[in-house]
Amino acid sequence: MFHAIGSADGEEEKAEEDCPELVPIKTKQREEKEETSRPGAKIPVTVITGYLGAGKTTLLNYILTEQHSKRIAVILNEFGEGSALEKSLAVSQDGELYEEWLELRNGCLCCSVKDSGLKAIENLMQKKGKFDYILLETTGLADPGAVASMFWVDAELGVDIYLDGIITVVDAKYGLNHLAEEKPDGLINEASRQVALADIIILNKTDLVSEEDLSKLRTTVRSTNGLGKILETQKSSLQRKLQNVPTTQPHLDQSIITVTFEVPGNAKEESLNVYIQNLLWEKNVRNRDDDCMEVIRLKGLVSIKDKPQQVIVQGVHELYDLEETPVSWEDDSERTNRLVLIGRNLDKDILKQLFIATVTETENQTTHFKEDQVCP
Ligand SMILES: Nc1nc2c(ncn2[C@@H]2O[C@H](COP(=O)(O)OP(=O)(O)OP(=O)(O)O)[C@@H](O)[C@H]2O)c(=O)[nH]1
Ligand SMILES: [Zn+2]
Repeated sequence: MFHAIGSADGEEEKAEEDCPELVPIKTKQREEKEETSRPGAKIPVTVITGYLGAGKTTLLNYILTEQHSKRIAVILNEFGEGSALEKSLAVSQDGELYEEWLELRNGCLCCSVKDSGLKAIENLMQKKGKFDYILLETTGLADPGAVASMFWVDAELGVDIYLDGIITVVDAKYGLNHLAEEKPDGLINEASRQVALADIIILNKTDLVSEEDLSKLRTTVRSTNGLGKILETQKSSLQRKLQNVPTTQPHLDQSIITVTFEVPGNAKEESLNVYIQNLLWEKNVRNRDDDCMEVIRLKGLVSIKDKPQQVIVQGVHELYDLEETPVSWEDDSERTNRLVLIGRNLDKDILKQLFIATVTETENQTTHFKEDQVCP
């Protein structure tokens, strides 16, 4: 799903049939640079893929923060519906470094990554001359083949841009699980397709694994892609240590869905941790069919009681952390928690109700879960 770095005033989602549209949110005064791109010069596009939570946005932020003389246009393709949420999660400390904020309205999921990506780039090309480079972050479940092929399928677009390369980010901790995931009918899983098509493969989060595990991953990646350049990285600036618990088994395939919701109010930090841990660690939250909910990815902007600052929660499988942003809530009435959860067997109503219970909970109450029915 192509999604936006959106305007905070939150124009609502359009009808599903609409394809995403590119809307500049903040166009900086750059007259002096406007004309530097040679007319007729093709603009290179680098596609960044990688499974949910592997570190694509982190990489984008890194590239954009590095000193360079390029004017880069970024197309973020995040999951979730709340564009305000996406923006707050995607912006590094100061959005300044981004050449332009681009909003891709959440288009039809039906028009596949290829179609919506195409439209986005077409719209972007109308701003030609204002940038030298396009970085396109695909959704964690995207087939980069579809994204890449649009450059050849669309002749008109091919005149303006060319595919410079595909970078695939692999989560060092969960990458082997993702690569081993079994799909029905013997289909190749997304993670393998992403690795197979990459020119550069980044094994990220090496801080979370032993040299032995890393070497296993390296071997598996190499057997899937014999030519790509393999790099190893870690997010050096991560201040707070992610909380670490034992790893999961590989998943059986079921459809992965996205759930987003908003709940006004404050949560006590402790209660928030219980909510998250029940989902990510205890896995004792079930849907109406009594299936265990499996959260693969969690992002949110939350309001913690007695904290003036907005807090971002980020989770990938069992790992999560809470990070204070430099942004303060304006007043109490404005405090709203926005959550995006992606995974299997998720039931929005139940997840939202549990969150409401988390927010409204008084001193000694804890949210009730079926403790005897821990999921496998
Ligand atoms: N420990 C550790 N955490 C990392 C590293 N790189 C990124 N993270 C964390 O992993 C989480 C996901 O990072 P993102 O960059 O948002 O991942 P993404 O691939 O863009 O995620 P989606 O767009 O949701 O698929 C964040 O909480 C990051 O802070 C790393 O090298 N080590
Ligand atoms: Zn991302």
